[in-house]
Amino acid sequence: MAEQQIKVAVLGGGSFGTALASIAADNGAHVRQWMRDETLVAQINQEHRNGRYLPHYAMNPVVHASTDLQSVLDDAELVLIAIPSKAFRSVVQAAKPWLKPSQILVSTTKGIEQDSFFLMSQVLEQETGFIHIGVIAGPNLASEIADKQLTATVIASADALTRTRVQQALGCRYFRVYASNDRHGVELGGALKNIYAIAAGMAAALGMGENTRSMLMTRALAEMSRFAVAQGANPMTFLGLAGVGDLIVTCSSSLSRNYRVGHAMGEGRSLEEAVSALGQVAEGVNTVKLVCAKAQEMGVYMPLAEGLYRVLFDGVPAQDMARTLMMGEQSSDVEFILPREAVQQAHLENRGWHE
Ligand SMILES: NC(=O)C1=CN([C@@H]2O[C@H](COP(=O)(O)OP(=O)(O)OC[C@H]3O[C@@H](n4cnc5c(N)ncnc54)[C@H](O)[C@@H]3O)[C@@H](O)[C@H]2O)C=CC1
Ligand SMILES: O=C(CO)COP(=O)(O)O
Repeated sequence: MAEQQIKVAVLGGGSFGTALASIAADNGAHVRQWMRDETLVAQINQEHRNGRYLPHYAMNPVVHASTDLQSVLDDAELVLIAIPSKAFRSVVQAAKPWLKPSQILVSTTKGIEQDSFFLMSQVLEQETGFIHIGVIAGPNLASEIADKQLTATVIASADALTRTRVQQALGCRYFRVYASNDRHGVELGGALKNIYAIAAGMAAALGMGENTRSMLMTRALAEMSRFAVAQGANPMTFLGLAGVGDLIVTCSSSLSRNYRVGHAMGEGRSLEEAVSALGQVAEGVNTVKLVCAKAQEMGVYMPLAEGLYRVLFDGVPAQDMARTLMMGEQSSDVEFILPREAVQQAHLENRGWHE
């Protein structure tokens, strides 16, 4: 429980920002939530409900919504940023005049910036130069959090104050906050799993079974960790909530928007139709493009991501791609989920795995 009434600002009026604002308020914080839509602001302040993104859930009435960034940020100690990756930098730039080095800035966004390949915490670092920067990721379907289902997340930061303050502000009877100092790994886990959630939704719609989903998820974990380790992340992070945990939930639930995009395509819709029917962000569509290009550049083997890319953007039928992947050359090596050299190194060096 919060030791004192912490002042929390949430940037973003979507489902995750709304769920987090309510948790912080349930936990005793003073919460302001910024969004662009005046109608939604009025609805949240009068009816305590976000009718556009979480219509069936009551919000904590303490959450005060506003379209005025300055008033939301002015005295905030903790700023949670739940803005899709495409708009993240522009919102941070708009917020910059009212951000202070003493504030704790936390991204909750599971995506990658288009041109820079920056994760959102890197955007925060670049734009502000502050030190209290962190990310939240884990198996955190917004509507289940809004429903107060028992949930756990990870706050990742190299800065101990950031980890502690987020745990104090958000940790409560239905939301448990673990800590990690592998910010890059936790943030990559959140972004990468969206790719495989699209594939899992597609597989389900095509009538593929539980064996298939399990194979997909397990080999996805191998791919994700291979890529992340090549990027400097701790492989052990991928065995935690922000790795396999988030992969499980998004590859298994139709509450995941990425899963839903894949499912709609498996039912015969085009990518454009699937995305526009969703009306919310599905980060994986952009992430798969960026990750495939980066994997090629770095020489990282990612057959599932590349297969999904070809289905989404080159019009290869998903069934054909599944056949190609199944018939790929079989290695006689022992099956490894985490790159073995990285595991040995992590073990020897105990590279900061605190979850
Ligand atoms: N919804 C979920 O279950 C979870 C979402 N996330 C991540 O949180 C991030 C945000 O997701 P959601 O809240 O779910 O998205 P959403 O699609 O529900 O809402 C996005 C919000 O961002 C706003 N927005 C978009 N462009 C903007 C701009 N230029 N300026 C200001 N506001 C803008 C929209 O108006 C909307 O309020 C995503 O990266 C997602 O991966 C993470 C964990 C769980
Ligand atoms: O990240 C999420 C749950 O942890 C939400 O996933 P979607 O963005 O696919 O809905």
